[in-house]
Amino acid sequence: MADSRRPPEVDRAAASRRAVAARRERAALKRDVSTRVITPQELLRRGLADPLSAAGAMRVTEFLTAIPAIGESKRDRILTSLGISPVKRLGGLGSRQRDALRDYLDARWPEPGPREGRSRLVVLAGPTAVGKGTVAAYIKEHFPEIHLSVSATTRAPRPGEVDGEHYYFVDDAEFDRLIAAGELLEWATVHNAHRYGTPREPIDRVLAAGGTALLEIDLQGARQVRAADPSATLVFLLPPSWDELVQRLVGRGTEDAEERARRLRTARTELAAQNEFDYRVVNDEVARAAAEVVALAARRPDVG
Ligand SMILES: Nc1ncnc2c1ncn2[C@@H]1O[C@H](COP(=O)(O)OP(=O)(O)OP(=O)(O)O)[C@@H](O)[C@H]1O
Ligand SMILES: Nc1nc2c(ncn2[C@@H]2O[C@H](COP(=O)(O)O)[C@@H](O)[C@H]2O)c(=O)[nH]1
Repeated sequence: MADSRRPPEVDRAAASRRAVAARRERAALKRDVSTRVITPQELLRRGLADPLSAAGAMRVTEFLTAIPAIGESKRDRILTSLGISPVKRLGGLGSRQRDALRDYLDARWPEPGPREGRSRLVVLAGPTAVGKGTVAAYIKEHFPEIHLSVSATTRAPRPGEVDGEHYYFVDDAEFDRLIAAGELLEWATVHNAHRYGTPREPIDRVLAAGGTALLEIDLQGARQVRAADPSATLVFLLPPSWDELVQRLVGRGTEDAEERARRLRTARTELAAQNEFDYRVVNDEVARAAAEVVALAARRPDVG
């Protein structure tokens, strides 16, 4: 009921602020789907779970056009074929309509499911600044039984980085030698800048002893590990939202504007590849995300 003591313009101003906030929230969600930080299925789940949330208030038309590769005419064809009115909101879909929409999404953008027969070779990848290094460092400190691989790189050390602990800092000639000698399990030029690679011998040693090895590497490296060992466990770390990813990159303060832009371009490509991974973990809170990665690493049968 309206507060009779409050002037109507105060109520109107509050309502307008709420409407602006709701529009912003829906815009952020659409950005998250278009940058693939969340899957369309995840947004649909959120909308169905709470019709009063920003996801629930989103029209099916907005929802569909947020998905990469769906333009307005394709959107209209999909809605007609699924028998869904364009004025419907996600939170207001009937059970037949939600099933039809879910089936449509699952057929075109299947979400990765857990795969059986994973080995103790665990890869942690994800877009720049999502927190791979932070989560990996947390695992190293709190779960010392997991061996964290130390990569070789041609990039210069950042302040505080220690050779042999954070990376093996090598020059181009030494990196060439490592490649030629077959001493790297995988290697890649990352962000079109420097080369990074995983020394093979320590990983072989840990796996041969029945241990678990964790590699914190980029998408190209993850693909090479998959090719070398199809049973490797591939985990993709996701940010809670695209905006939070940008915040973390800017907040870290280790790259200039040009390098940040370059890393965010790579990030879009990496996010688009997340379905190649066995598992996805959202790094909303470091300790929680680390515990989830460790649990996934432990959920392996005796292979590898
Ligand atoms: N769960 C979290 N919540 C808030 N901030 C976080 C979280 N995880 C990491 N960060 C912060 O985000 C920034 C980026 O983290 P980090 O350097 O670990 O990312 P990265 O994925 O290893 O990046 P890159 O691939 O560019 O090396 C850091 O400032 C870190 O402190
Ligand atoms: N393919 C590989 N990628 C690696 C390896 N070690 C680190 N990385 C990735 O490089 C970027 C940038 O790292 P930064 O320390 O310069 O910020 C990051 O995405 C790492 O995951 C590796 O051995 N192989």
